[in-house]
Amino acid sequence: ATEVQWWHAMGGQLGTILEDMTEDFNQSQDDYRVNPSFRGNYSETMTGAIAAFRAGEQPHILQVFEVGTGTMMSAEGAVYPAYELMEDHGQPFDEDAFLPAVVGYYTDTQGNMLSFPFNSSTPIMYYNRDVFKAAGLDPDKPPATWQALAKAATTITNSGAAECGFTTSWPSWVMLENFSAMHNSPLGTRQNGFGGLDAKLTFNNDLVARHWDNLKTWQGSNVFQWGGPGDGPDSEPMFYAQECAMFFGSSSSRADVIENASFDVGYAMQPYYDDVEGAPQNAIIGGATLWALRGHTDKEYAAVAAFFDYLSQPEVQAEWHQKTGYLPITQEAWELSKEQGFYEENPGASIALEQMTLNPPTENSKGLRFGNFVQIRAIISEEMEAVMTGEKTGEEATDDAVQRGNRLLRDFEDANS
Ligand SMILES: O=P(O)(O)OC[C@H](O)CO
Repeated sequence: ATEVQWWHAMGGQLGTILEDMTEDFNQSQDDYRVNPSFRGNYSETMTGAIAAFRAGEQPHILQVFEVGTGTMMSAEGAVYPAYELMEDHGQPFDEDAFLPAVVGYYTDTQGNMLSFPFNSSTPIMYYNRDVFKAAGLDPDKPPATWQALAKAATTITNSGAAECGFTTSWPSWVMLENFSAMHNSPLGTRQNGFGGLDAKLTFNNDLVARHWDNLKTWQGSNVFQWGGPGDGPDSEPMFYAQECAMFFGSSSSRADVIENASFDVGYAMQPYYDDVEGAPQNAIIGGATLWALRGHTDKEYAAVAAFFDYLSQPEVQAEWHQKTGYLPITQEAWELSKEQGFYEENPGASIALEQMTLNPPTENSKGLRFGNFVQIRAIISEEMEAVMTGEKTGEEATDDAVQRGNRLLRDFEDANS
């Protein structure tokens, strides 16, 4: 059989599910074999692939997180566009088969999809229903606004039901990128970067500064606990250990949460400030897509195309969605999950979808497309951390993040125009 390599970033339960799914493909036919290889977190996997490309040792398939999209789209010589790959190898690839939020995020200015959608997520709120009960709160009524959340968290810490109210993974993704979309507030000009490489970051506004200042104040009274920069590595463990009653994480944390939580878990949407007009708008996606990399044989690309087609089959995609908490990225996988009674049997499993489809997306809530955003996101979480340590105010940190980020955007624009 023709063998191809797939570098991915799925650890823990997600990694096991991914490997099982790949093995199912390998067993389903005799012509091709896909070898998945875990390469660390999303940033590590991407950095490793860039180094491998330079050495001529790149894999056939690379999983890249959503914030790497702008960078990958500009790496023209390195990428075999997904729509071309599928067409060249006689595999169907109908963009309309995918959810509009996914298509909108990943198409280029000509409306073509350069990578293959696979695992799209959105951040949701996980909460400990047992702790809510112990604190005298109604576990069926999770807080919907930031004001109500701070109040509930205070009730929880005052009652001693838990030491901390809430924590977050991916601070930039949750407390800036999705936060802004939910409030219909821009991250930058040119439709958050979708309109061109000359976009500028503009998220240093009162709303974001106020929220970061609030996080700092809440941290002072244990309503909030900083879970670390980047992907917020300390947050999920604090939730499992029942230190923090609420946790903001990817919908795809569901697999690990179900595996690790020894308490009754509740699921809710991201909160919003109810004095902001237009909120709640809608959430934006995260997760990753699959990129075919150049430098391999036609026979091997036929294997990649066949595998991509397999991954988007309704049964395969529905199973991936149901087991992991990633969104069902095709309309058919969503329909099938409904028919199978999945949402009725698993309360909370539809929260991510409801949040994505709350309202038709605006220019501010379609997503983001900035070059160098992997590095910019690191700067954002560093600046947010400076608020948490008391080094900077929300206003100073957002100003600095925008200024430093814009420098990287200009570097990217210069290198790619
Ligand atoms: O953990 P994931 O795969 O849902 O991804 C979360 C973020 O979107 C990564 O950028």
